[in-house]
Amino acid sequence: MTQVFSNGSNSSINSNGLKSSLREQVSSRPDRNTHDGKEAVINATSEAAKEKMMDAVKVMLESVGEDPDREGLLKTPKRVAEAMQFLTQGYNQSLEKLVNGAIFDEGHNEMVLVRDIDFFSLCEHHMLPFMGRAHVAYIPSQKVVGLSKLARIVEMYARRLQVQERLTRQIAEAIQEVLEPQGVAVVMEATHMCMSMRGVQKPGSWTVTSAMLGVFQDEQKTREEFLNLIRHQPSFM
Ligand SMILES: Nc1nc2c(ncn2[C@@H]2O[C@H](COP(=O)(O)OP(=O)(O)OP(=O)(O)O)[C@@H](O)[C@H]2O)c(=O)[nH]1
Ligand SMILES: [Zn+2]
Repeated sequence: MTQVFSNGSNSSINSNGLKSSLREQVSSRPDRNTHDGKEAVINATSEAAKEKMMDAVKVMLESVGEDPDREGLLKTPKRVAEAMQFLTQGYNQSLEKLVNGAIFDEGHNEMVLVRDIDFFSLCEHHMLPFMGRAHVAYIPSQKVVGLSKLARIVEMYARRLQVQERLTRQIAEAIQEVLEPQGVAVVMEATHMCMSMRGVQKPGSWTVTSAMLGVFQDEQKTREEFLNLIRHQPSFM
């Protein structure tokens, strides 16, 4: 198994620091199951939460020595708040709605792989982007899921504050939950802006994480087949 970082326990993404008054104002997310048995952050989708975020952006602008009232920055708090709401919209999606019943009894029992799914996420340590590609495979037990739904599952978990290891595992566990297949394999390759733009400043580095469930974990041959398939160059490219 290719794993640059070891996953260990799936750490919680709780402790969001939202004050209780704000908690009461914001809508609670429909998908409370984070697949690690812990309750996720309440997402701020309400107008009140947006206002609160705008105030915080104004404070940040002042703190970097800017004038939030200068013309070019007047709409910045609103833009940033809306961008953050977009980038964290995954908290407000549910697996059930996303799959939308697109599960088909095909009697197919061979590997299905969707490769090169682009994703953008935010690391929970610095709230800076990390982005790359996901490769998602499963071996059905008769049932298959609409192919786009695999990419939508990647998207739902990527649009949250994440660490790459947890993101990888959540995608695998979601597919397991939806399809109960013989196995699931997810590999994610990503570059982290917090390691490129700042901190250790290593722009060329990238991180590979994997999560293997069922037959992908138990059978080396199956795992190798998957790893070979994600490496080979398609003939149409
Ligand atoms: N395992 C893991 N670590 C991550 C991920 N994204 C960011 N990090 C790391 O989180 C760590 C946070 O380390 P700290 O020492 O608390 O924070 P810091 O002082 O900003 O660390 P530096 O980035 O080394 O400057 C850093 O090593 C980051 O590289 C991720 O997806 N997975
Ligand atoms: Zn980071």
